[in-house]
Amino acid sequence: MRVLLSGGGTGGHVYPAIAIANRIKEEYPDAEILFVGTEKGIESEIVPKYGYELKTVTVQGFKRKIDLDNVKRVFKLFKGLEQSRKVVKKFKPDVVIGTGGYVSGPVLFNASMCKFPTVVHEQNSFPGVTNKILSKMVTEVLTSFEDSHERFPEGSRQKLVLTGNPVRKEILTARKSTARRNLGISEDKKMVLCYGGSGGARKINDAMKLVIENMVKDDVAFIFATGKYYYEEFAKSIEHINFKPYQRVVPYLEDMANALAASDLVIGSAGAISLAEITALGKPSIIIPKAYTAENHQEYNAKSIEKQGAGIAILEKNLTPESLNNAVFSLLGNKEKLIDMASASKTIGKPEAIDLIVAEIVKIYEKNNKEKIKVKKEHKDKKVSQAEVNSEENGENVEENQPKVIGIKKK
Ligand SMILES: CC(=O)N[C@H]1[C@@H](OP(=O)(O)OP(=O)(O)OC[C@H]2O[C@@H](n3ccc(=O)[nH]c3=O)[C@H](O)[C@@H]2O)O[C@H](CO)[C@@H](O)[C@@H]1O
Repeated sequence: MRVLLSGGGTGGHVYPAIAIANRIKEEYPDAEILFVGTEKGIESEIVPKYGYELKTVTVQGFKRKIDLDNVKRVFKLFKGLEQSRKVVKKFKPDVVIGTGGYVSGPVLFNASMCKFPTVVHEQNSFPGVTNKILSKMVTEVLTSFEDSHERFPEGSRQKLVLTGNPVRKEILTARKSTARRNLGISEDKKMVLCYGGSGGARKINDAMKLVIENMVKDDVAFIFATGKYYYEEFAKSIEHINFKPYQRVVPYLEDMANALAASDLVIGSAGAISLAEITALGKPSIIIPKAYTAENHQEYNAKSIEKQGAGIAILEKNLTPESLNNAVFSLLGNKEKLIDMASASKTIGKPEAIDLIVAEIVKIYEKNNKEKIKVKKEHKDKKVSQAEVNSEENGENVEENQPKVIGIKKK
């Protein structure tokens, strides 16, 4: 199985592709996986860490006004189209999956022009521009929220399949007590995790200084990821504080699984993948949606969490160090409220989404590769029976020599 994945720009587009690739590898250990992204996007750091190969192409999004910079971006788009056409044609994928970001546009466009099966995954209630355009030409569109369906172009609606947002396996399987042990945080401590999406959020960082000072005073354990871009500035502003080993400020969290699992409360922005992870683990949250996101979708996400009782939403315009500090400490002091929010959060979570997504991809692969799968199976069966004959001729015990072959009748 040859799988080409393309998603980039931010963690919210890259981690879904990683979750899908890892799950496919579990099902099909021989699968060949290739990622396509851009050099500047976060994918160039994340994808190699997960052990996958990344081919880079040149694409950049457009600004909403007409200027010289946009003209340059048109040239880049043509270049990106040509580069991705070459990658697609050379790799000859069985299925191509796009998880959003500008880069998935040219890759999925070329793949569908070359008649390779194509799937896009949309993480948000408000589909991005690229996915709306692609929805008309791809084989299938996997969605995360039912209400997004009416926002896709009419001609693509019969291709929509509701699956939910994928969460990486290491997050789904992380356990609180093990995570705390790994992080050196004792069971009796309250633990707060805070991060503003994959890039961090200045507004959250500004409000967190006071919260951090008070968490240090109250001996609360915490991990705060500022975002790489903001780290140095933030680190300077808290130089005077003496932290305990279980109180950490980092630029970026490589190990989200342990941090999430260990936490009693999560403070974060309202990106769809962050929320899918927080709710898959049933964590209570304080959600601060980033303002000015397309169609204000983060505010919409945050309000939905609050409405369902899984968290508190604080809009950026109402966010002050004091308002965040009050929300954090009143929740930490209210065990029952935290328990109620945790169970509401758990009911929203869709840990099964990753299985539904991969099942759809496998269905498409099998439908388009019936002959290849049949030949491969026959070849495998033939190899096994030949091995059985050979072993018998050599007087070997067939049963002992066949431990890895599943579904073969033993003599
Ligand atoms: C400003 C903006 O438009 N943001 C969008 C972007 O958010 P963004 O890229 O911030 O994505 P999300 O918040 O949805 O997900 C962040 C991902 O990064 C991981 N992570 C984060 C911080 C860290 O230190 N370490 C780490 O591993 C999280 O575990 C998660 O897997 O994509 C999302 C999914 O399309 C959208 O819903 C968001 O609205």
